[in-house]
Amino acid sequence: MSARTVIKGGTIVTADRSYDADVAIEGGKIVEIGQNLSGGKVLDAEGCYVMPGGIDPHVHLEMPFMGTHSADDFESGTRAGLAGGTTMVVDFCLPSPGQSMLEALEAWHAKSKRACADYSFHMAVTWWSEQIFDEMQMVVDHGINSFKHFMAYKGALMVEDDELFDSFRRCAAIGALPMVHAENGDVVATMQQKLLADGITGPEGHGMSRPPEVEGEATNRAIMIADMAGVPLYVVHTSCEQAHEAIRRARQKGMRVYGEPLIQHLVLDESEYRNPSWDHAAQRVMSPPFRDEANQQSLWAGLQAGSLQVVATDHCAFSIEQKRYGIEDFTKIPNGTGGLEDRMPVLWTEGVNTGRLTPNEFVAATSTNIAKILNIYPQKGAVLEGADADLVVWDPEKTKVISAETQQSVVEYNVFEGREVKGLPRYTLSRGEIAVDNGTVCATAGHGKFVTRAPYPEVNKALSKWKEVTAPRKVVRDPENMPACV
Ligand SMILES: NC(=O)NCCC(=O)O
Ligand SMILES: [Zn+2]
Ligand SMILES: [Zn+2]
Repeated sequence: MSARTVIKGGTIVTADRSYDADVAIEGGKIVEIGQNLSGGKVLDAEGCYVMPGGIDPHVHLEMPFMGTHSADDFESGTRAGLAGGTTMVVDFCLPSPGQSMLEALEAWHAKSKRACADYSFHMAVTWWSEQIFDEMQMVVDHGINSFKHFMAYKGALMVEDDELFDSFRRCAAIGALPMVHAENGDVVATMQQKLLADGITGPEGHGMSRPPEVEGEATNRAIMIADMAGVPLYVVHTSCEQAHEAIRRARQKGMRVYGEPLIQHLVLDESEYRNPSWDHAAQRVMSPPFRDEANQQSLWAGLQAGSLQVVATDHCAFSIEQKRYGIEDFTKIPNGTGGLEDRMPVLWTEGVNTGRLTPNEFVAATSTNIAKILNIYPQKGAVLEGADADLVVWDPEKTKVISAETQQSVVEYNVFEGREVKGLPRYTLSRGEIAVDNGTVCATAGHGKFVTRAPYPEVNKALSKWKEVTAPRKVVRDPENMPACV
């Protein structure tokens, strides 16, 4: 029989409510929630909140991209996540053009073997053919129920509208969730060339080439295409009011659209690209770029109002040397920033400690909503008997100053460098195993397991039913009411 652990004296905080109770864990699962539980190893949660571990639905570990690979692998990436209270990540499996999805999936399984925390994959649709159409069902049979589409990165990962529509309809048929990176890749490519021709070669050109309009337009287009395909839609890294407005409007009309702001876009702004240091600015190059304060306010309001549902990182870290590939041309700076270790502490500090979010809303945005959308609730994202014991014992009084010197990520800098956070894990548990103990990371490489995700979440079922009920139907007329044929 596996060892028992009891988390004692804390306040359980879920997406629904907060209450005082102990939590007992056996065999990696929560087995009991109640008062005065005893037996086994005791973890003191006095003064702490006991919450579902964070789920980051958007990371790129060892991602092949822009002529290199993102620097954090599944071991350092998941270790970083655990240090900040995140107990599960979802990475993107990216077939190269012409490559089979199943072959790419094998490669992703091979490189995720040393993960310290549980993980899953979204599959990317990077090219289109009958083979991909057929393989999508097989991918679902392998436990992946979401398919990502890049509307940007022209000439590399980008797919065209007809491919988007075909793929979205396929998602509808197989009970899967399409996701989009929504930026108009054609417009971005043209703007990049114009800026370079005008002599703007530094990282400031990155933001200028991807204004909110390119994101708003693509978000709106993807939403309309998804509606025509009769499928829900998940919009990754929603960074601006234009995109948020499209999501908000669609939801108000009853469409099933989800929006995912990143912690970076919530707290960092476009002034970073005007920093006199080329390295500083280049290290913050990601797509979409950081925006202005009005756009940040829109994202916070979306989380408060429920028009945006989850907070992710898009963790895709590159070393200083890798960022310098673009020293003469901003379009060659590898796009991406880190954030896995910082998402929960920064969101707590800037969200809960400022009164923008309640602790329960924090749990919803960092864990429970994600688990529900990805169809893994209540195995993940819950403090309930029978759920996986992916838990964080959160000390709201614990502080630190974020620094690259002490982080788990392998890169030499941190976009949140120098920021003081208040609210950190006292313990992080991954299926019952203590991965963080009073600030010390003691996670085990290889402990993480692949989490399968079944198709046909309730939202897909409801949408298919509605499409069926409202499908165009022939009017059957009595021949007596028909004029004679001429
Ligand atoms: N976001 C970013 O700049 N890099 C990672 C790839 C992507 O998500 O677009
Ligand atoms: Zn993206
Ligand atoms: Zn991404």
